Amino acid sequence: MMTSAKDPFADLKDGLPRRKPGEAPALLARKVSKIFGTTKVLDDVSLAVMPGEVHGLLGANGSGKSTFIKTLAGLHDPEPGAELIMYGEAAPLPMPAGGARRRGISFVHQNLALMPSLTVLENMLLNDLAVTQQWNIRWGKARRQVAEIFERFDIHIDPMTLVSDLPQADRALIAICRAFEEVRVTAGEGRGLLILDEPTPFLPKSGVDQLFTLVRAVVAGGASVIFVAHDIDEIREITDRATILRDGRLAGTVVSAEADHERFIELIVGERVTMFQTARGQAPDRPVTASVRKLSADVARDVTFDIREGEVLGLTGLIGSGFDRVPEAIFGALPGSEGSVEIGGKSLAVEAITPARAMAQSIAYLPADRLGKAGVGSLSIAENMALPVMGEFRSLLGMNWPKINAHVSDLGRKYDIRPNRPAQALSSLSGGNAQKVLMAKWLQTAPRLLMLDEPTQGVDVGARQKLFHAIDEASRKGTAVLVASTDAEQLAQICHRVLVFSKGRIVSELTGAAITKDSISEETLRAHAPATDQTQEVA
Ligand SMILES: Nc1ncnc2c1ncn2[C@@H]1O[C@H](COP(=O)(O)OP(=O)(O)OP(=O)(O)O)[C@@H](O)[C@H]1O
Repeated sequence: MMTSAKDPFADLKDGLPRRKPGEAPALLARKVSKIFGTTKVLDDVSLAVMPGEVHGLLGANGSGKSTFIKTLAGLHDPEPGAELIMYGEAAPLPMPAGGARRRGISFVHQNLALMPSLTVLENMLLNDLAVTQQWNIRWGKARRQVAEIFERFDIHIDPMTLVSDLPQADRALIAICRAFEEVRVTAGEGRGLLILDEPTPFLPKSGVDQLFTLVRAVVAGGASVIFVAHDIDEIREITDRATILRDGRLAGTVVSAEADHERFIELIVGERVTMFQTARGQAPDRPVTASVRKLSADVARDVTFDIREGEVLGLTGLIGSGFDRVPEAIFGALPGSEGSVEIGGKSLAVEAITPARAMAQSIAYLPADRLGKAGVGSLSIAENMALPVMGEFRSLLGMNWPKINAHVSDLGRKYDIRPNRPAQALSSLSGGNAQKVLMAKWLQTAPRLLMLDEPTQGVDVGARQKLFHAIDEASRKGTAVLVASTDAEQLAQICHRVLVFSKGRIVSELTGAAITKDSISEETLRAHAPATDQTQEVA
């Protein structure tokens, strides 16, 4: 292993940190490269995080953020020549199993790794429970300790609550508190590094604010945070500096307060991006595509609405308010659902709909859980993408794979899928690129009703605009598009109409110019306030 360089910032040309004389970075990674097969996905990446700093990590889909973080976690071995130095002392690379934890690096991934069926207290002790017998844990003492931690960070959650009873924002706070406690115990007071990997996409604005307050409290004590996100506004708000990767290389490091939104986009994309902008107005006055009547599914209750040809209709609310259950039920993917859907001149009882029947009516559905429900990770991009149109490529001689690959490659270019290699397994794509594959898979079928659950979650700023254009193109050709999402900005950009859900029911409707990011957030929160209990049907 190489020893630490004389100047720890030698590789950083710009965005140098403000530092006290002689202060060493909490983490200095130098010349980190990674090759998968013949592709170099990380190329000499260097990054320094100072004590008490929140450091953003951004980049387009597939730019190498996860690979970099997984290298720090010890899940990937970097190419020889990489160096890791923490607080001026060389740390091992490749990182041995458990090494990151021992050195005070802790990770919070998007899924938060909480057990919903356990209490907050049990979740906070999850690591201890894995190595200690239940009866060896002093529960009274542990409960007091957890209460103290929450008090220190001004978090008002009862440690005895079941995690399944908590909103998403509280769950994120618990996951961060747990990771921070781990860092504090292993690295010591005022040291250590917390890596937050896209913790905010499903949170309402108030939840993001709470999370940022916690992050600020963590770094005020001296520990450091790496914050991975696609949302430039959030990065500018919470980080001191940010490092941007492009195609596996360091595109630049900036002092966040000194870089405007356009500068970030330029560094992420490397070129100008045409932002999708359309004066949405009212939906075109075209025939109704689908009439949903008194649909009840899981927590969703008595949901009634129409969607017209060419209309982009948003469904939103807080996580757990039931809006995302609606497309799932219409597709017949949620057992125990009731109500009816009239489409293509047929009235279908929701309980009798199966995905096959839905597809026969030209209904397409892209769930949010992309590798779980939406795609098959072990199959190739071509197999995943061509599935709904296989019939067009079948002849007496069997499947025409060269033709399928050419078709898939065209779609790959259109939707900017990187790498655009049809034979590559879907699971080897970055999260955002996998999403592009699955969007392309359904958009090519030009369905009568296209239902998308969180369609651009984890998709970078450039690709997001391309997907918005694709949704717009589909709607202009007459497809009715139903978008279930908590992303108010996205809904404001693409929808003609938005229905806001609370406690399973539609409680308000926004149309045309009244749809803005702020109005959606306000309606969502107002709907959630205890005083609001009136429901309305929208047809
Ligand atoms: N196990 C693997 N085998 C082959 N290629 C891989 C593997 N893991 C990642 N890659 C490739 O490495 C590149 C970087 O992927 P990575 O997941 O690090 O990107 P990312 O910046 O985190 O993207 P996203 O924002 O979409 O999550 C991608 O081209 C991806 O296809």
